Amino acid sequence: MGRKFFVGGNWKCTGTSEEVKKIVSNLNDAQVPSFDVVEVVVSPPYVFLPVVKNSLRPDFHVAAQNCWVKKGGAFTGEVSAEMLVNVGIPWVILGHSERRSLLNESNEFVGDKVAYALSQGLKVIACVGETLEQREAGSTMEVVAAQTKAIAARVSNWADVVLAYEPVWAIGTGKVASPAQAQEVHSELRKWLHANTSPEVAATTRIIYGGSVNGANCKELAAKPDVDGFLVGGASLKVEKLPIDLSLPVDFPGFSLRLCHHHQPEFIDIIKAAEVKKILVTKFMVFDFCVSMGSCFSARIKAESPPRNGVNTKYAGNNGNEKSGSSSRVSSSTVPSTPRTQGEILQSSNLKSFSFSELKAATRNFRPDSVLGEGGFGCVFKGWIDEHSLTAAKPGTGTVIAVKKLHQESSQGHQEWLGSRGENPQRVDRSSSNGPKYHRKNVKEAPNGKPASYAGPYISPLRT
Ligand SMILES: O=C[C@H](O)COP(=O)(O)O
Repeated sequence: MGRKFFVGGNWKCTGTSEEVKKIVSNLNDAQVPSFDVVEVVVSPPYVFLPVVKNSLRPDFHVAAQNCWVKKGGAFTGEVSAEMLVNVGIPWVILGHSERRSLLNESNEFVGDKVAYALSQGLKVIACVGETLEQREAGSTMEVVAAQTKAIAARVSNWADVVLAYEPVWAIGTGKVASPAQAQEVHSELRKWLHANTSPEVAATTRIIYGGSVNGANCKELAAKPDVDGFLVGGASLKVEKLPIDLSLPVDFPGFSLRLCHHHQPEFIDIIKAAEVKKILVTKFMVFDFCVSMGSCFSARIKAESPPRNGVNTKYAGNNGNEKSGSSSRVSSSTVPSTPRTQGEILQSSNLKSFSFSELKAATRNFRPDSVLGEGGFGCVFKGWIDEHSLTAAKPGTGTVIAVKKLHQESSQGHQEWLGSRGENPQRVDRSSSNGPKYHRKNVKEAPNGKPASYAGPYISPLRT
């Protein structure tokens, strides 16, 4: 099953009951993607938890911002996991950097808390992240791996854990991590989970990003394959965006028309960033079909190789050993990314398989008048699919797609096609006894050579 997008709103230590009421009312009124597309959890301060829980729409849930490390008792000022469960709070945020730094919570203490909260039936948003000094020293992965290791050492079932990568330097500063920076750490964290927990945990655990996320930067971040959502601070508290003043320039005598268009709060835009993943459904696809004329086509997907800028991949494994890797900043030439197996991708991403007949329907039987362009490899046809059902749609409706159809006889064109995308020939699987199989990410966000006017996903059946 794919990873459902997750958006958390951490209200931290702010708010009055009036403000809380207003935020809840906005959330209740908002039109957002359904629960099967995005999971929304807001985290008010303790005192507001019951009121928010009881007044919030049922498809959104609440989280506490902390809980005690063990069973309740004589621990003045603390709130236990049992108490949260008792009053019906399903989630808790643990290990936030503000608690790590201001209250000296160690990795081990956070790990103990996560384990205890899970044992009591809470779901946990577990935060990890490096300081600016640590990033600049090149130890980002070492830091977040050690934090994650302290959790992994105490937790075997990750089903109720969401890992939140929150670089400390990005929290509340307006200095959001670039999408590439976020993707890089998320991808490395996933690899760490793969090596130190299990492939299944790595494929299914949601890794969300936090730190200066707002309505303007959320979509680009959400488009990264290993960014499964957000933990939002400041922007989750904004009640509404400033209205755009659309005052008409002309005032009629005695009558002034003034139109104000109120936008919904930024947090709603961030929740809606989940839609980006739905678009990616059409961008990352698996093909496995044959063309009736006898030419066999098959193509598969390989994981995106993110740029590596600043993450040191030498870090602690769960077995206590250092993982091998460069101690200096790494480049893609020194540490190749690990391609995911098709099975992992199928589990971890939003994927949709298209049959040849579906593509035929979407392009109206590869109609000659829908040709967008032609190269050595063959023609690119324009088509339409419904953005929700992903089935063929009426021309001019839904999402525009481009389907590249390889000429049967065009082996030269096929090589050109590979070359134009800078595909690494090393990644070609030549194990097939019938000749090479090309495993390719066959849907491109911005493929070279695509028609300039075309802005949709790119679909491209390849030949074995
Ligand atoms: O838990 C949320 C994070 O600390 C992010 O806060 P921020 O969105 O205000 O930067």
